[in-house]
Amino acid sequence: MDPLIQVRGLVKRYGGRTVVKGIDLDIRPGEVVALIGPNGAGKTTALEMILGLRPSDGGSVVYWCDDPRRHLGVQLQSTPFFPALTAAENLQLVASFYGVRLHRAEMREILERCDLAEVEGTEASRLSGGQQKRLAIALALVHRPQVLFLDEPTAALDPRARKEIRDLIRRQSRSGTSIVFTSHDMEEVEKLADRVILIHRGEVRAAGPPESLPRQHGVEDLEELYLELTV
Ligand SMILES: Nc1ncnc2c1ncn2[C@@H]1O[C@H](COP(=O)(O)OP(=O)(O)OP(=O)(O)O)[C@@H](O)[C@H]1O
Repeated sequence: MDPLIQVRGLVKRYGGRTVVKGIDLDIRPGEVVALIGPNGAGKTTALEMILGLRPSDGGSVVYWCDDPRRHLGVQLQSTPFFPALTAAENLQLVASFYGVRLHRAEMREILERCDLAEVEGTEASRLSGGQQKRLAIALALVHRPQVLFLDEPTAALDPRARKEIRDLIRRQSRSGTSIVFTSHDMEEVEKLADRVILIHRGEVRAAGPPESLPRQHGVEDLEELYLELTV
């Protein structure tokens, strides 16, 4: 199957320092891809260049369609919502930014998929950390994107909240959306990802399915692989 997004030779420099050093990667229809690597490896920078949110200093990103922004959903690490508006109002407002009219039934469906139906009338600032993350993901879904980017969607959440986000990612993936996420939790990556891309010091050091990638490198599991390749 042809990739939806083809990244070739992506480069980013800050001052004299090259932080992304010629990354190649493909995002294929329906797959869940995990970007892993140490703090400062260049994951967020690479994601933001792929999304057109940061200019690159080299390389190319080719999308499957002419107007990718209409088909990409994005949850970055910062909080994207309006704290004084309710969950439902946030959804309506963000939908209007995309020029989408969100009918009541569609809104209920997104809220239910994100396990937020019970708090639709609650102000965003009063939601729990896990609910806020799910709202951030819900906001990334209002225009029914074909590819969803999630930057550390489960960071700083308790085990139940993390599980709820993982379930949401699985549900979304089953509905056919390609998902790219970053995570520092190797167990989570093993559970969720069809393919893992390990980035270290701005370069792809390993890429493949989490079941077979460790064996290819002669180690037991993803955590060992990570420790071995990020020295
Ligand atoms: N605006 C900027 N100006 C200068 N350097 C930057 C800027 N943004 C990022 N960097 C540097 O680029 C490198 C890659 O950062 P990036 O945020 O992409 O890493 P990351 O892999 O996403 O890390 P983390 O897992 O901690 O989120 C880091 O060394 C960071 O300090």
